[in-house]
Amino acid sequence: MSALNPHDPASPLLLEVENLTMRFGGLTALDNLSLQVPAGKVTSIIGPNGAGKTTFFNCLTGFYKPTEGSVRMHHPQRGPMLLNQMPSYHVARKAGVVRTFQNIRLFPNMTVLENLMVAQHNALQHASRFSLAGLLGLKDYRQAREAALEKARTWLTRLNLLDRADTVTGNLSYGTQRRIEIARALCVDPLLLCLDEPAAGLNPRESAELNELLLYLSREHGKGILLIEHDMSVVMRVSDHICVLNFGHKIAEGSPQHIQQDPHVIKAYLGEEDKDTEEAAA
Ligand SMILES: Nc1ncnc2c1ncn2[C@@H]1O[C@H](COP(=O)(O)OP(=O)(O)OP(=O)(O)O)[C@@H](O)[C@H]1O
Repeated sequence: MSALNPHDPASPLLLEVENLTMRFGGLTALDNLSLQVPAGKVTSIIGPNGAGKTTFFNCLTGFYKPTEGSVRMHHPQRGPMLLNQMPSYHVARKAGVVRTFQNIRLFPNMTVLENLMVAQHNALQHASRFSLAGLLGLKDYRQAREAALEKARTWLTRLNLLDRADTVTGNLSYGTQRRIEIARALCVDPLLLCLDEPAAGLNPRESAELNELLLYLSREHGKGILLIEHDMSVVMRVSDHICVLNFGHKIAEGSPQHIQQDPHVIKAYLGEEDKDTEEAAA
């Protein structure tokens, strides 16, 4: 039931955004945005501060109800789903769209493994049938808990974090906590992973590790990745496709090579040369 991706038939279309608009009173934070996001690729959203990037994530993950337009997830098994009509917990659980935030939102006093188990709380609650099955140690619940632990350990291993499983999260470096956030999101089995500035505060070595991780998740696990990022070394290294926003408008989209040379993008980032200043300098 995969949707066809007109740009690349080999990677099915996951997300289709059509004419998405978000207004806050008189301010139009997102203006008529249309975008397609495929599986197995990294699609980056870039733009100066206040361009509407986080607003876009908030609209597609159910935190904001868009003023106009639609966000359609093409779930390979469940078919098309309109995310803009779903509550945020269904966006994650049913549609498989999971996000991380600009600021780290882990439980700092819990261990790394505990943080990953909390992410799977819903699955465990279902296994307990919302009863005391957990306390009573019933078989279904025990099996679900084993499966949740196994999943957490698997992602910790793949992200080179297994040796930190029992460490209190707040004691770990910023870069490691960023990776734990991604591991936690992966425990929810996302089809589409939305990462809001995952490279913020990372040192060059950690940024390079993040690049490899994003490429690994998209190439080896077929995850669709939507990335908001200001660090251009990350964006240019990992993106298959880049969408540039400025004051809520899409001003350009295309490959990293195309975007780097686009005059609208250069103008949005660097500003326009003041002709008078140029003439005075001549
Ligand atoms: N809940 C809100 N109420 C009113 N205005 C908002 C709200 N959320 C965002 N905005 C405004 O919408 C515009 C876009 O903000 P947004 O946070 O999406 O930008 P951004 O591209 O993510 O910026 P940054 O790179 O600084 O994180 C800004 O002018 C912001 O002040």
